[in-house]
Amino acid sequence: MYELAIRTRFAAAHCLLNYDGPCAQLHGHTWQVEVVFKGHKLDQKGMLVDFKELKSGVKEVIEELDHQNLNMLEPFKQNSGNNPTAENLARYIFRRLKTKFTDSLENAKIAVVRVGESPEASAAYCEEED
Ligand SMILES: Nc1nc2c(c(=O)[nH]1)N=C([C@H](O)[C@H](O)COP(=O)(O)OP(=O)(O)OP(=O)(O)O)CN2
Ligand SMILES: [Zn+2]
Repeated sequence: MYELAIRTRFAAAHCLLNYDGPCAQLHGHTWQVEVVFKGHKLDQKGMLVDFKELKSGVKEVIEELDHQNLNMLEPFKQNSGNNPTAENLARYIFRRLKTKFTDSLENAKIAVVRVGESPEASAAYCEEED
């Protein structure tokens, strides 16, 4: 089994609803994102998938979050029931990327997305194997 990881970051503001503490106020993070892909079979170039292809797909999704107030975005609006926590962001990014890469990746699939608010605190999302 091979594993590839793409790491990136974005800047965005958020506040946590139903939260007792300073994070209930609007504040910002440089969110750190790691996307892990897994697969068994290398192509003729000796690659699972070209990093270039993975980076470009990840970039498209992350750009939509960059320099936004996450609470104003559809998936995290107040009536969505999804606070923009690291956990919910990890799940959102995972599902967007799973859809995006479904048809284009032959030998690999998305395995886990990890989102950190800082180097010390992060959350990861993955799904049961099919
Ligand atoms: N499980 C989670 N817990 C918390 C999340 C989260 O997404 N998932 N988010 C927050 C807040 O966003 C907050 O901004 C982060 O708080 P904290 O870890 O306390 O970070 P600080 O930099 O403010 O804290 P220090 O005390 O200086 O380390 C809270 N919890
Ligand atoms: Zn925060």
